[in-house]
Amino acid sequence: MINIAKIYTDKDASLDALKGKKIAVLGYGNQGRAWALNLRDSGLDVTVGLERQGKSWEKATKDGFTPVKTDEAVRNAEVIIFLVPDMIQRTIWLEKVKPNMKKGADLVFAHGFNIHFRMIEPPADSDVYMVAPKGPGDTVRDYYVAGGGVPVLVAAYQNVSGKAMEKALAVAKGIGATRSGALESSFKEETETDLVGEQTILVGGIMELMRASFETLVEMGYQPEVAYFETINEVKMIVDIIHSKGLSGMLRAVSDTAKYGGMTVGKKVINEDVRKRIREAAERVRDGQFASEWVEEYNRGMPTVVNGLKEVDNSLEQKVANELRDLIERGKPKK
Ligand SMILES: NC(=O)C1=CN([C@@H]2O[C@H](COP(=O)(O)OP(=O)(O)OC[C@H]3O[C@@H](n4cnc5c(N)ncnc54)[C@H](O)[C@@H]3O)[C@@H](O)[C@H]2O)C=CC1
Ligand SMILES: CC(=O)[C@](C)(O)C(=O)O
Ligand SMILES: [Mg+2]
Ligand SMILES: [Mg+2]
Repeated sequence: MINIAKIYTDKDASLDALKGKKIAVLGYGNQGRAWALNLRDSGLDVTVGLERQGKSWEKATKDGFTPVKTDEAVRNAEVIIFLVPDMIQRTIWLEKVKPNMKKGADLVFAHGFNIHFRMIEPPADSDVYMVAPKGPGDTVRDYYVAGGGVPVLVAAYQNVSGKAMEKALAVAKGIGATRSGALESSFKEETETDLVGEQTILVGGIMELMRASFETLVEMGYQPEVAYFETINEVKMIVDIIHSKGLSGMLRAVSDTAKYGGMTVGKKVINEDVRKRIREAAERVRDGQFASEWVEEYNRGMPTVVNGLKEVDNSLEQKVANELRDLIERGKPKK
């Protein structure tokens, strides 16, 4: 056993810290929808706050909420949960939340970006805590409905009441996370590791490694569908085994040929140079360079994100994904 992180489960958490309190969930997107539904199903009093009528408003209404404007949602709330995009949070905080919130209401985050990089300066009399899911919003909802939960990191940044961690654990329980585990962390550790993770592996690394392998096979004249099954579709199956049994379990589930090839060639592809660049990316996150760059990109209308999405939408790998979707869905286990 390593036993470094403090891990809380259902028996360590109680919903009592939040029972009867008015909770405003700001945003109804990836995480917002999942949290609002899970917290409501856990018996808590949730109001969805949104900036305007639109897609999120419709979705929330369809799910049985009566959304209200952000300023109205925070006016009565004792707990305010920020689930709008990170780059919007500062403006919403300054224009809608700060001027209208109850004195001393809790400020809750699913990611530490705005607090850690000082884009939001919380009032001194509020508890400020975080419950950061280590998984996508849809998974947070799906696991909860199926009786499980996605693990989270919990942290307190300001603990005026002395009960910030108790309340963070109540939120974690309410979204189902303590059925799995809530790991105690800090805003700094969560923010930095989350950014490094999504850049180097979860989003950037996995996508570029898939594309590099796929495109190489296609360039060499192999059929795109065959390349897709091998370099993109099968990743889920391998990752599922890693997910339940770790890397050792995965190695034992593949052939000796794959073990040998994987162990020798893997280290040549992901070599010291790649590790050096992962380290560089992590240093840029830690010293705030990435955050400044992202704020600037956002303020220019996110041209890199907009164009990048278009490029992927039109890529051969996405066209093959669209072509094979029915086949892939047909083959999935039926419950
Ligand atoms: N996407 C995910 O699965 C994860 C997200 N987080 C964190 O959760 C928080 C929310 O992220 P997501 O759920 O991805 O957000 P999202 O992008 O899905 O949020 C969309 C919601 O924000 C509202 N919104 C979008 N633009 C707006 C604007 N200009 N003004 C007002 N409202 C606007 C939309 O109407 C919608 O309700 C962030 O702090 C993020 O880092 C944490 C873990 C995983
Ligand atoms: C899904 C998640 O946890 C990410 C990748 O960190 C995010 O969406 O920001
Ligand atoms: Mg994350
Ligand atoms: Mg993230």
